[in-house]
Amino acid sequence: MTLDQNRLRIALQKSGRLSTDCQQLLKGCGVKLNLREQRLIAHAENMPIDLLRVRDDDIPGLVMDGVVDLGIVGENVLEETVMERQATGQSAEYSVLKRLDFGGCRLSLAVAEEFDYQGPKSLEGKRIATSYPWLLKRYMDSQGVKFKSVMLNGSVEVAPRAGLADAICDLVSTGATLEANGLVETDVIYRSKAVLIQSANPLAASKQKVIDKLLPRIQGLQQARESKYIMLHAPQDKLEEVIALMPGAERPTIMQLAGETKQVAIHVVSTEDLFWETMEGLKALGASSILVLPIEKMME
Ligand SMILES: Nc1ncnc2c1ncn2[C@@H]1O[C@H](COP(=O)(O)OP(=O)(O)OP(=O)(O)O)[C@@H](O)[C@H]1O
Ligand SMILES: O=P(O)(O)OC[C@H]1O[C@H](OP(=O)(O)OP(=O)(O)O)[C@H](O)[C@@H]1O
Ligand SMILES: [Mg+2]
Repeated sequence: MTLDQNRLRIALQKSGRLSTDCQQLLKGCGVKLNLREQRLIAHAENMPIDLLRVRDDDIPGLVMDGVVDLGIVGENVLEETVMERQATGQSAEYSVLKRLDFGGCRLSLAVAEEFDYQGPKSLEGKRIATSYPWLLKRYMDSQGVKFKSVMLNGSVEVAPRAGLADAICDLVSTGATLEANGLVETDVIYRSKAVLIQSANPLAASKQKVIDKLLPRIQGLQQARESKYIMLHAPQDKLEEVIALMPGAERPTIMQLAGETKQVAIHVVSTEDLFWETMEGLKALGASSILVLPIEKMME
């Protein structure tokens, strides 16, 4: 199976932290995929889209070299690639189409629990293990600290205990991996999310049409994930107080309840979640039958 030049080509991580979210995103956009484990190129069944399933490290380069039209990758990998390519005289052009709401993590320095850390200066002349030598160098340069970079492509957290390095610079999300390896996070040097990027090459009108369909759908999915549909019954004479308690809500719909004059039904789309505390507050005002529902898709 080869890549068809007339179809929009998108590079995604084959397997790893971003792959499930990427597949869910495309599915949510109505792209029908037939992904078999071993297939590295997949054709969408109902839209002119081809997917290239690769290592995440290769995605920025594939976009910048124009091999694919779009790619989804972590900003950490993107920024690292830009710095590396600029330093080695390769083109590093692309545009960000959309910052996505998954793949959130930070690139941090960490040292062993017993290390007497007094700020970045404590790392002067020390060995730091990382998969992100350019991002690390930029930070250490900004701090005026010289260090030795030890390149590791994975399992970076093992380096201090293995005697390979004095500190590490790696991705952190919950911090569980650091804790499990007796490490303490000291400096956050970069915050990242997944982004949808586009090649700087001119795009055929037919491919642009597909992008123009996908972008509002992605926006609609993200907005829906951040929103809730709230329904409740409330006393007619406490309406304004009840409405004031609801978070980030538009003006609600008020409906009559059959055979009931003192209570009304309120329906509202809220741009935030409704926390237990707020629900308790609503209940204290006399509200009942409070339902909070997820929203699948939205279009304004
Ligand atoms: N713990 C985490 N929580 C959330 N997002 C993360 C986490 N770790 C990494 N990421 C994001 O997901 C991206 C991919 O992470 P992953 O660990 O799957 O990469 P990898 O092991 O380099 O995969 P590959 O085999 O594709 O090279 C990272 O570059 C980062 O943007
Ligand atoms: O702070 P935490 O929630 O523990 O997450 C951080 C870990 O997640 C990533 O690795 P991943 O588990 O994706 O494995 P990898 O080393 O194979 O990429 C990252 O490289 C850290 O090791
Ligand atoms: Mg990788």
